[in-house]
Amino acid sequence: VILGEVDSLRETYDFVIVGGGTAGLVVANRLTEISKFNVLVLEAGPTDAGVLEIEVPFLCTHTTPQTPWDWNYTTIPQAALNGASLTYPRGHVLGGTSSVNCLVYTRGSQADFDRYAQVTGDSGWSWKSMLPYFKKSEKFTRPSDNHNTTGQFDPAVHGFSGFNSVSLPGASTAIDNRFNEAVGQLGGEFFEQLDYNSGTPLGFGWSQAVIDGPSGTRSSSSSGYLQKKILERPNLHVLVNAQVSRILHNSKAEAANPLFSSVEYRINGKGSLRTVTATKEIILSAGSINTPQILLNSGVGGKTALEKLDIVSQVDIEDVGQNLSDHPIITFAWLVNASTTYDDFNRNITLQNEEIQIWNKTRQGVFVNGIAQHIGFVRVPDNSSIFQSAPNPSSGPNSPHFEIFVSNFLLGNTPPTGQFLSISAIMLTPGVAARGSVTITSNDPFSTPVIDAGLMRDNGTDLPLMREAVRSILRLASAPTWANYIIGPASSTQPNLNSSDNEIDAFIKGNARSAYHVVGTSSMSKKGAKTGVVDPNLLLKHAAGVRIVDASVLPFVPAGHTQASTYALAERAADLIKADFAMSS
Ligand SMILES: Cc1cc2nc3c(=O)[nH]c(=O)nc-3n(C[C@H](O)[C@H](O)[C@H](O)COP(=O)(O)OP(=O)(O)OC[C@H]3O[C@@H](n4cnc5c(N)ncnc54)[C@H](O)[C@@H]3O)c2cc1C
Repeated sequence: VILGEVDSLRETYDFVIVGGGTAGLVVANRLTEISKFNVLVLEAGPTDAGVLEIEVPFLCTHTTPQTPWDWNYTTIPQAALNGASLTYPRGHVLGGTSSVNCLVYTRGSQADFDRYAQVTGDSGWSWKSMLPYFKKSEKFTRPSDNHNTTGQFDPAVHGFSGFNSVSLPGASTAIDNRFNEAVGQLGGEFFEQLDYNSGTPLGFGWSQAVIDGPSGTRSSSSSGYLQKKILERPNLHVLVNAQVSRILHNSKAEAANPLFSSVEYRINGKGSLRTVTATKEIILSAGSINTPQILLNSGVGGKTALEKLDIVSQVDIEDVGQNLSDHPIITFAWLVNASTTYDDFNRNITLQNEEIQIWNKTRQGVFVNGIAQHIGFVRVPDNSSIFQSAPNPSSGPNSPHFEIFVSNFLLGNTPPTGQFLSISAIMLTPGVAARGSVTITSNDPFSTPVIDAGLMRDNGTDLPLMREAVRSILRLASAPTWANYIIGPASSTQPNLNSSDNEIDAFIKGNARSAYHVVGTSSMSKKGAKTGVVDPNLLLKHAAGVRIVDASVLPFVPAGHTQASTYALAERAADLIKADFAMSS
């Protein structure tokens, strides 16, 4: 193992993995189970070791934006959101975005995966085939406060011996009982769901998060898949602060399927370019923004656009960097009549430090919790007028259109005073036209990519579905149980249940942002299909020696946050790679 040293690197490895993020470290771990494979991981960011903001679950909102652990991207103006340019964080640290994300663990629905199977013509991507990989990656742990979890999740759909820890909230809050009462009082779309990670997520239940309960810490791909005993494997080298610029091939320029076998990179953001050779395969796991960027830098992408930048076209694939799909999110907040919210921990540094001491000593208390105590999934009825003029973007009849989650504080910028309740909605089913892109504007491989998030771009269903989500939030907040708790809206512009469609739409356009669930920029498609970037085995089309293993291969964003799917797809990818090189796991 090497962290930050170059001298002991070999010139060739069996596998070179580009990006030590969520998916990359899963593959690194699984391939080095085979002692005769040697693997190098090149990670652009620093190590995550000892970074408190990364380790402490409650501090997850402090890991981005504008930190050393973030690529600090910004999107181009988003026309459907009043032209706003959005901050667009991505993990730039060992563990990648799993080291900086908000910890929520949701898998999406059965139909999401069955749709992946259908569009790739490969039943290996179906829910039935992927559930074992969700379980393989997961280590469901007891919550930090050791409370009795009977009836709060379904053990039958979870794994207990994987590398990615998951748990239920580890500290109770004053809103827990009220939330459960609200669901009971309201009916309609509000009903109890034992476990939304079962494949049929509709309903409301306890939040599951990638938190290791006993130690009260974030579980990232680094803390899990790269834990000490794995890092000690002699066949695994990990180089941090190593930014990859391009993949290179040695075939003749006119070769039909060029064989890529080396990776070009630089250390510490400066100095000369170095190369390292992969004798078996290069695995691109640089995430939905940087994987397409590296491909485009390397001449893999739409030929005409690349030639305009004086980049020699190596493989002409129009879809590289296209079809970006992401989830919009909106947050509503209310001033509440309570002293028990978490707002003070976000704004009072003394209190924060005290709580860190408690966390350090006991691995319990407020700081073992993430951003959500409860999560629910809602489907708009099939006979809704929304679907009379535009196709229903849902993947199937048991899939949700939106998610709602509840936070015991103001999710966003904390005002200097006041105690708050937040309810957020994520619109999970962007319409067909809501697609963005990652492009490059220079042949300097280290220049910043141009990101269009494509948020809310579909004129048919995006706004009406988001409006439904807003009305659901407002219905939830109107339950009788909140009557003596909620004082009033945190902002005077926040719509209420009497607001018109136009008023709600204006609020959405002014306030919806990205949930950062970016996929699709290296989509998988059927073998031989003209569209798409990789085949169902995740091999780069019209080339040899390159596989893509990260969230960018998902052709549609699942109806859930994206890390669970990324872990599961990387687990399956590792098995595909082992099988291709005639090894069983
Ligand atoms: C702020 C935020 C909050 C989120 N919250 C949640 C959540 O609560 N729940 C959830 O499920 N999902 C969440 N997500 C999304 C989820 O974390 C990601 O979809 C998932 O982690 C992506 O995994 P990946 O392997 O595709 O990429 P990443 O984990 O981003 O890995 C890519 C890695 O490659 C490295 N890299 C990139 N370019 C280069 C290069 N040129 N050379 C070398 N290395 C390179 C990066 O530094 C990074 O380590 C969130 C995302 C963000 C940004």
